[in-house]
Amino acid sequence: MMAADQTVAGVPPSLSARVVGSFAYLTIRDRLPTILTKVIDTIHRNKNKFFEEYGEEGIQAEKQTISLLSKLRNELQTDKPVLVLTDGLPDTEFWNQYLHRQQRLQGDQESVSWFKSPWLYVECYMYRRIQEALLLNPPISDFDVFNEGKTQSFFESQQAVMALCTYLEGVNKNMEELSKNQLFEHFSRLLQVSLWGNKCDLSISAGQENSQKTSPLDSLSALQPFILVDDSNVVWSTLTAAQRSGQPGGTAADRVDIVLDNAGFELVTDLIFADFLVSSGLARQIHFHGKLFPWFVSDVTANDFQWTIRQTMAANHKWMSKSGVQWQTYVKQGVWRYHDHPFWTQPHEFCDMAADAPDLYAALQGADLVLFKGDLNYRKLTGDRDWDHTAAFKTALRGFGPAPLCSLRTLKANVQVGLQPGQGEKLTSQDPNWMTSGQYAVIQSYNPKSE
Ligand SMILES: O=P(O)(O)OC[C@H]1O[C@](O)(CO)[C@@H](O)[C@@H]1O
Ligand SMILES: [Mn+2]
Repeated sequence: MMAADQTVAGVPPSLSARVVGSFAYLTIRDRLPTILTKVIDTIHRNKNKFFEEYGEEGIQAEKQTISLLSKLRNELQTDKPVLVLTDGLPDTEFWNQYLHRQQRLQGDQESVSWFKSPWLYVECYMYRRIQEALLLNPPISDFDVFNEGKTQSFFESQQAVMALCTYLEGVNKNMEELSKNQLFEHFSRLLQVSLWGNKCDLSISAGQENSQKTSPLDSLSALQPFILVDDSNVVWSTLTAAQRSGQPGGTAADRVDIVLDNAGFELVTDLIFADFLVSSGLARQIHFHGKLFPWFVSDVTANDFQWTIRQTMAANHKWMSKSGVQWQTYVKQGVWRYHDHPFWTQPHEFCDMAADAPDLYAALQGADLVLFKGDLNYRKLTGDRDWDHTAAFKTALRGFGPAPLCSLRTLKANVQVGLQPGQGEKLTSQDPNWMTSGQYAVIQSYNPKSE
């Protein structure tokens, strides 16, 4: 038997650790316990800080949190049933209902558990349980267990960030003189920089340092053959069509939404691309979507977003600090807006968004283009299912399409759709790990308006 929820008619099963030896199986067996061990270690290393801030209460909270997380690791490693949440947050009830939903899909024969249920669900649940362990221990509830890795990734990629900001300055300075073709060239380069920025997440490496040391602009042409689907032209047409319809003196929003993935270097590449979109007039407003709490090791929270802009402003490099000041101005003027919504830290496939988070779906409908960064967003777009590689992206989206959208993703999980016949087989024969190594990428779009 392949997966837990074979009852969903007409769609392939969810990826699951039930398939021994699969990437999902190896992630749950090896990577997630390693991440939990690092989280425990981080909390322990901060014991003195907790004592200084909260006295004896801080020490107790540290002990309690570690004990809850050790219990969680044990539940995972021994494939225990998934438990209900008890922290009484606004989303607690939702998570508990989702557990019942999984149980219904799986049938009454066996419990929803780490190795038997959909990988996407249990992996998201682990991060929510880490959050619960902290929330049940109030003095340290706000402690971001992944903060160190995220700030380290930012500092270690300083050279690359400086090179990108210098490039951006050059583009912005000459913006008026650029021909349409030249503008497209810069657009395409910065889109690819943001794409490859997704290589630098800390979840795939179980928290191991994974930053960008050299200028990514120098590597773009060498990386081009690794982009398996490249819809850059479609994205460009979507933007320029939206721009045309908004002129002259038009009222169209020309809004691009970016569903962010990782902090550190990747976030900077997203901010640079967003800066270019605004300064070139391709977009008038950018809405960023981040996470409500620390998620999948390196994902952006509101705090990471603000911190990154402040650090960029404070850099001892002319063009980098100029970029930071510009970004702060965009935020102050409302040209850039940061949003978080509980849906992004829930385990849904995005095809459920319209029903389960209608307010968010409606908000995304206001965008001319929605960019989804990273691997986890791709898994959620496609439902993290065992699709045939030649299945159309539209089919895998299963009705999700609030606005024209594009996934910018380096491949780190074994789901990939929209390939040419034979392309997947050829890749497998060349490199059996092509779907999980982060070496390959897609710029894959879907436009519900052109249906
Ligand atoms: O930051 P990203 O690109 O969403 O990647 C998150 C990673 O976490 C995983 O879910 C594995 O833990 C992979 O699918 C993916 O590599
Ligand atoms: Mn991530």
